[in-house]
Amino acid sequence: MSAIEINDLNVWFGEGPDRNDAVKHVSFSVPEGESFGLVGESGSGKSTVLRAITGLVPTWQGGIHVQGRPLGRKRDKTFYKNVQMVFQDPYASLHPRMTVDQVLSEALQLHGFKEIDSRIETLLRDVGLGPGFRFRYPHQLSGGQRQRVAIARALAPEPKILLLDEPTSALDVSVQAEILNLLTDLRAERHLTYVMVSHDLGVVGHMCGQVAVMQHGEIVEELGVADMRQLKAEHDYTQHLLDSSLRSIR
Ligand SMILES: Nc1ncnc2c1ncn2[C@@H]1O[C@H](COP(=O)(O)OP(=O)(O)OP(=O)(O)O)[C@@H](O)[C@H]1O
Repeated sequence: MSAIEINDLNVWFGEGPDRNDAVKHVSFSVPEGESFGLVGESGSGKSTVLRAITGLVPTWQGGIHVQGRPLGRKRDKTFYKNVQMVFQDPYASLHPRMTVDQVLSEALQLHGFKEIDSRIETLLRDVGLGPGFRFRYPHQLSGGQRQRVAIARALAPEPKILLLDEPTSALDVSVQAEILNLLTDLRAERHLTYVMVSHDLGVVGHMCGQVAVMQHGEIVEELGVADMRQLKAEHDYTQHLLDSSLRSIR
């Protein structure tokens, strides 16, 4: 069964002459436990696809199935238990006046978990942070540590699917690989399914088995990681992306 299936998704903003068709006829499916990448230049519609899945865009058409179930207009609590999102900027996504403990307690309580203390300790350990980080505020953490906390928060409800929106692009290059490796290990350990957005083919080449290339709101090509490594693309735009990230994906 596909964890996520998108059929002929269209998303637009505005009306009449102001209408912007941000996503056009997008279809893809992600089998359970796989990692799927969406790449393309800024404004190509990648984040809008993720936001449509999470119910954050008002006007869309098409089919979105999560674990075999069609999604309607509203997302319920079960959806947010199963599908969690990690954003680009961990500083903006963590409340500055909440400690790590409060952030994780809130996420666990929201989904009705008991034994909060031991779960927090486990979550911190799973993202490579010791118990010493538990009572720190975001400003007392490095960018990489903050993103680890954001990942721990996303893992708190024991989701099946993570939607990752440029999860490393706000981080120093030296820390990016650490976070990508952490995400790779977590996917294997927890049998998670990922949909990951990035403008960087090197990053998706590292993380994803299958990649869709977006341009002007459309998927222009889908290719497997083997083709990416052999720099085999049909579409000129994909070839251009491959050429420009040649060094990082080999
Ligand atoms: N809330 C919104 N209202 C109006 N237009 C929007 C809104 N969100 C996105 N858009 C437009 O939709 C298009 C796609 O944007 P989107 O953020 O999905 O691109 P992206 O590929 O993720 O780019 P980036 O990598 O810069 O985030 C752009 O033209 C953008 O201006």
